[in-house]
Amino acid sequence: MFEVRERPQMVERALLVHVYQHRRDEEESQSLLEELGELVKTLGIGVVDSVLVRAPKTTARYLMGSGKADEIMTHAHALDCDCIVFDNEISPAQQRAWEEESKICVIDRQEVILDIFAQRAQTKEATLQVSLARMQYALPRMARMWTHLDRQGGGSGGGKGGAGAARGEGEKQIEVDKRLARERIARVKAELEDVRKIRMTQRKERMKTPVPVAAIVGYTNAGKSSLLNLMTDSDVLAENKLFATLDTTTRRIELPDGQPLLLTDTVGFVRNLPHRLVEAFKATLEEATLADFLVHVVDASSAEAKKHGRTTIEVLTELGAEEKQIITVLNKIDCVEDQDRLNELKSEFPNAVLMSVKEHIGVDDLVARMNQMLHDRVVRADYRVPAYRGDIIARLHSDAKVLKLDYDEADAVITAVVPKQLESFFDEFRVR
Ligand SMILES: Nc1nc2c(ncn2[C@@H]2O[C@H](COP(=O)(O)OP(=O)(O)OP(=O)(O)O)[C@@H](O)[C@H]2O)c(=O)[nH]1
Ligand SMILES: [Mg+2]
Repeated sequence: MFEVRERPQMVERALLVHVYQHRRDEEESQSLLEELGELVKTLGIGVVDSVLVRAPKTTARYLMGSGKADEIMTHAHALDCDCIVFDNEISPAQQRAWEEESKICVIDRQEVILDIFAQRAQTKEATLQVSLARMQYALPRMARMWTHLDRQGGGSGGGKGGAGAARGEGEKQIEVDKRLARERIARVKAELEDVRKIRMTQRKERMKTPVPVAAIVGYTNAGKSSLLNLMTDSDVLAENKLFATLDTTTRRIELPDGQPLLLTDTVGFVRNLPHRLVEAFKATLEEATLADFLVHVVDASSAEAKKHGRTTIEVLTELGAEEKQIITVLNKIDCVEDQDRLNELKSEFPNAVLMSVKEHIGVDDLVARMNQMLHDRVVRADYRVPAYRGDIIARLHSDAKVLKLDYDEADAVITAVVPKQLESFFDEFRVR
């Protein structure tokens, strides 16, 4: 019973609505509405029309005056829409009011994003995080789900509501279901805690090897996974879809001077990301807060590049990663024709590296900047290690970059680039 309705399969034709209060917000509202269209399409739902509504009071029963609401409902029916999607956050009561009056499914941006995340989640942790966020979203809306079922004759109420169930029984049932839901939320939380513990252990293991870490962050679809693929010659899924990545992937690269670096791909950000999702994904996003520095990828070809960049910085601030050193990458410059806009972006993000991951432009610049970031982190040194200390030689191979290795009688004579944190570890074997 306690499942969010299987909406993506159920609805096909959406009418999008964005409500704004002040005229000065009109432009931003338009672009948010367009982005909502992309999000809805990502779910496989067709967008039939989009409507911008200016309303002075968004706390009203319908989020707008009832006359305007009526108009929108008529419009939705005329276009044969089977769902209305609000870009605004709507309260459970508003959602219910709209559904009762329009008799079609009504959802909001948060629910759309939750659904996308639910479709994409792959690892156990991501699946648990999404299901927790969805349950928390659905809990205050359960009464609405019951009335929904009542209207359909109580058909799929898990046998509890039963066909023709009296309203009163339905209400009692809501209480039972809410209790069950709370219990399930607690169970998922506990399970999540276990998975996180395992991840923390893995992370600690990784921290023992003090190879520096750079996290690739940025707005969804900016080209983060593509960048990771290019830099590490791998094939993490990169798609022209919003939220293609939900799990972090870490790969090791080697900078030209031999310095190893771990690159981590992260989940993309979006404007008005449901707060619960930020909460739920904090553990995953923590990768960004633990990194030595960040690579912030911005899709320079997007008309909204500036806002996207700012959103990313806001989310990073919320995560407590605002102090990190950042290399900004203005990506997709192969698609930027307007020089003025590019200049504007350059002044918004001074020192940004201009790149096209697709055309392999700017890779050397980025590598040089990474090198610069890590400049103070490595030393080049010569060692003489007795051959029986195979452990030391192995450690140099795994955690440092061995540039030269010769044998002199029973000793290995090694030149290596070693991370500063490990310098003292090898001190007793150092000759120069
Ligand atoms: N034209 C052009 N397209 C690019 C470039 N870099 C990436 N893309 C395309 O942009 C789309 C998104 O790339 P991804 O690497 O999946 O983006 P992402 O930032 O990982 O996205 P999420 O995982 O959804 O947050 C893909 O279709 C890429 O092929 C580029 O330099 N130029
Ligand atoms: Mg990605």
